[in-house]
Amino acid sequence: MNIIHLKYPHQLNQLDQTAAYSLAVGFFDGVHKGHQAVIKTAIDKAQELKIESAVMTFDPHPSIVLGGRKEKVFYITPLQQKLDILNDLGVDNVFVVQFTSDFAKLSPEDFIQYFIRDLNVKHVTAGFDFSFGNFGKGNMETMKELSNGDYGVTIVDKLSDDAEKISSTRIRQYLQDGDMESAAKLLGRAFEVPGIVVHGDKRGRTIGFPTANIQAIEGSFIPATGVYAVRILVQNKWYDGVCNVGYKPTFKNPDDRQLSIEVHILDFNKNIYGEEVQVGWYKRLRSEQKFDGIDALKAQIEKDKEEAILYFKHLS
Ligand SMILES: Cc1cc2nc3c(=O)[nH]c(=O)nc-3n(C[C@H](O)[C@H](O)[C@H](O)COP(=O)(O)O)c2cc1C
Ligand SMILES: Nc1ncnc2c1ncn2[C@@H]1O[C@H](COP(=O)(O)OP(=O)(O)O)[C@@H](O)[C@H]1O
Repeated sequence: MNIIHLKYPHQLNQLDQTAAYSLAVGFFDGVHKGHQAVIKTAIDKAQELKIESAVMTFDPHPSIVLGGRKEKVFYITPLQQKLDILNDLGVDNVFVVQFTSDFAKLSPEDFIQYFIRDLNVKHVTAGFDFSFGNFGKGNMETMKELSNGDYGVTIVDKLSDDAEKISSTRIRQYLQDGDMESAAKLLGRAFEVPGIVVHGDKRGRTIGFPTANIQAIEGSFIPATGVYAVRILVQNKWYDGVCNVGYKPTFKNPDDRQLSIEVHILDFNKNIYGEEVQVGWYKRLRSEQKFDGIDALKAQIEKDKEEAILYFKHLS
């Protein structure tokens, strides 16, 4: 998969000017089932037209530039993870457009000129609610009206489950509530957080439950605090585990607001400090608690472990 970074005003000499594209466009945070339907449509169209498939996405999130947000934005899929998922979906090219205030000010006509026509896009696919150009004035009807027959347009209708529209907002809410099973239904896969294994307080091994402390990559959305059944990808292999997300109130004073993510990996005994891992979240088992002593905590972690083993046994 080719990754092409564009910043307006761009020079297109980095592009293969002979290629034509069937493009899916959107922010696609989460690359959930609704997004996958849009991307799949663009890939099918590319095959039909015998041209290359492409996805156009934006970085950072438009709300940072448009809303002047000071607080951080947390992504369901930070950019690198989004690119990995797009690669797995079989996309040929990704245009990552830097979302700047100059870019945001482009009129719908100019957006189409510089980001559709100049790129030799022959077909545009997006969801029914995609908007573009200054103040989001352009929508998919505008996209059609301004085409002059130079490119085709497919609008993908909203994808719903029994409840309502599949959306990134709903997924964020589920993650905030620790409802990983509902999040996974909308994502079409378990929610995953990439990170690296860092040093902790070295207490885990002394209580019989070593835990890999995970530093999540910058900007990742972290689910509600609590204890979870998880899977962890270490050196290309998935292991089952139990994870605590929280502040370890049994040991730390409540003012220490350093959130930790720690995974005790089942049937595992290796030093993995510094490894890049992925944590896949399956089920929230309970809330984090303050225990009276180490023995009570150990007994509870043993129960958590049994519960996770049972959960994964019934999953596969
Ligand atoms: C499955 C699991 C559940 C845990 N639950 C709690 C909890 O409810 N309360 C708490 O204070 N710490 C909890 N912990 C965190 C332990 O206190 C922590 O793993 C231990 O202090 C080791 O920390 P270290 O890796 O920094 O050495 C849990 C850890 C695991 C693996
Ligand atoms: N089953 C296991 N689960 C998690 N980490 C393990 C396991 N076995 C060995 N380890 C190693 O031990 C480390 C965790 O030990 P721990 O005493 O909790 O130290 P720390 O506080 O630095 O995380 C992990 O980072 C990993 O390198």
